[in-house]
Amino acid sequence: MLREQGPRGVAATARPLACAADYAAAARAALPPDVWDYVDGGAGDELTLAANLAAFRRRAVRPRVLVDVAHRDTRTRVLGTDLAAPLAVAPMAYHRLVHPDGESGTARAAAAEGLLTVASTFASQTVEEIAAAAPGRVWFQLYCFRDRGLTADLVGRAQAAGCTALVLTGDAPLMGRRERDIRRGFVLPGDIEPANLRGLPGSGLAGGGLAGGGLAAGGLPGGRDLAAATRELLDPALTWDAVGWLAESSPLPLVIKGVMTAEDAVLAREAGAAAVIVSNHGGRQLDGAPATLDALAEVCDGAAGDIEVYLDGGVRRGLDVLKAVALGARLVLTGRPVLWGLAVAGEHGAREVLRLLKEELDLAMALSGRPSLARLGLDTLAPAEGDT
Ligand SMILES: Cc1cc2nc3c(=O)[nH]c(=O)nc-3n(C[C@H](O)[C@H](O)[C@H](O)COP(=O)(O)O)c2cc1C
Ligand SMILES: CC(C)CC(=O)C(=O)O
Repeated sequence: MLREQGPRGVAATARPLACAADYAAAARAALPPDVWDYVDGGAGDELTLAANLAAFRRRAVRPRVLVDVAHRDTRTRVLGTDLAAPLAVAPMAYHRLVHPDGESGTARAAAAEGLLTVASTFASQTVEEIAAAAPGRVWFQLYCFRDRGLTADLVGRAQAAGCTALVLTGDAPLMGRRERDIRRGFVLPGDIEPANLRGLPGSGLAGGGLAGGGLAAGGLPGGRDLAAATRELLDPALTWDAVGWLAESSPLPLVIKGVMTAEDAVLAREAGAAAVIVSNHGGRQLDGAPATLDALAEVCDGAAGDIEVYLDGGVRRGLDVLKAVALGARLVLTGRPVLWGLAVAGEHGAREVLRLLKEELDLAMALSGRPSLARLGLDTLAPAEGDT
């Protein structure tokens, strides 16, 4: 069990860290304020960020009693990967911003808990390094670049490295307006770089690229904000055609991240996706998008049982995982809590956070009288306020 640390690892109190929120407090104390705000913040008024959390709190569980819960089974299988629980690490850029263990540490932590990690295109370590840290337990998140050659190259690298699925992010044609980052003047520190793009020709980064100095020069010496760099790289004209192109050009199962409506779930099905992630990017893109838990039912309708439906956004407790599974999610991803754990104690901290979430899920299944995932269904939850 980890204990709360003060800044720079000096023990401030001997308080054990009991839940993800405790890790958030400890991470906040340990991280530079601009890095904390980059991780913690959302777009605009942060309405969607708050909505994600509120939606989980609003839903109550209908407990069944006198059920034999002596044995609980949280195991599942998702796109060919056996998981100890229906839980994974959402793709997040630049883990080394919070700890030198970086994405490899996160991937090892998830694998040690029998889970999987989605590695970001904008990881601070290469997809090869991350996949090697957790063989068979890494998926690759793809941002589609204006340069399709570069995009295809990344897809080929992810596959060769052993990633077992591709996750195409669809909700970021431009980067959301993150006002905390604007106020702080947040730029990447010089020693953190998008390692997958290092030295790549055709990336549009050479000579005054992502942060003004080019990548081959060894990192990103600051000076350009992420939104400007993202605008240069990512293709805002991306359409469902690209999904068809990817589905045809790679044998890996394709997951579309950022699907929030039944209409788009239908299009994902038609384009050949294996699954969709109900996601609003943790409230970092369209402020005003609904909470993911509230969008889950309509996306499940659109998926019509033909493709799998996953969810991320606001998952802070094992109980949240239970609620999302009850409403139809086959896999639930968590983002910020893993970075909190990583910030507090590197790989070990990330593992502790994931272990806590799994333990909480197991306990919630026992106390709600639903010892298997198959028993989690619509009858598990009381109607949300406002439902008829
Ligand atoms: C610091 C940070 C970086 C992120 N980077 C990416 C990314 O590179 N690609 C992506 O598809 N989503 C990215 N996301 C969004 C997450 O994948 C996920 O949708 C979101 O964090 C889930 O919400 P949660 O943090 O409340 O669990 C990022 C989120 C955070 C907090
Ligand atoms: C570099 C960014 C595009 C990564 C991201 O998706 C995010 O910060 O939410």
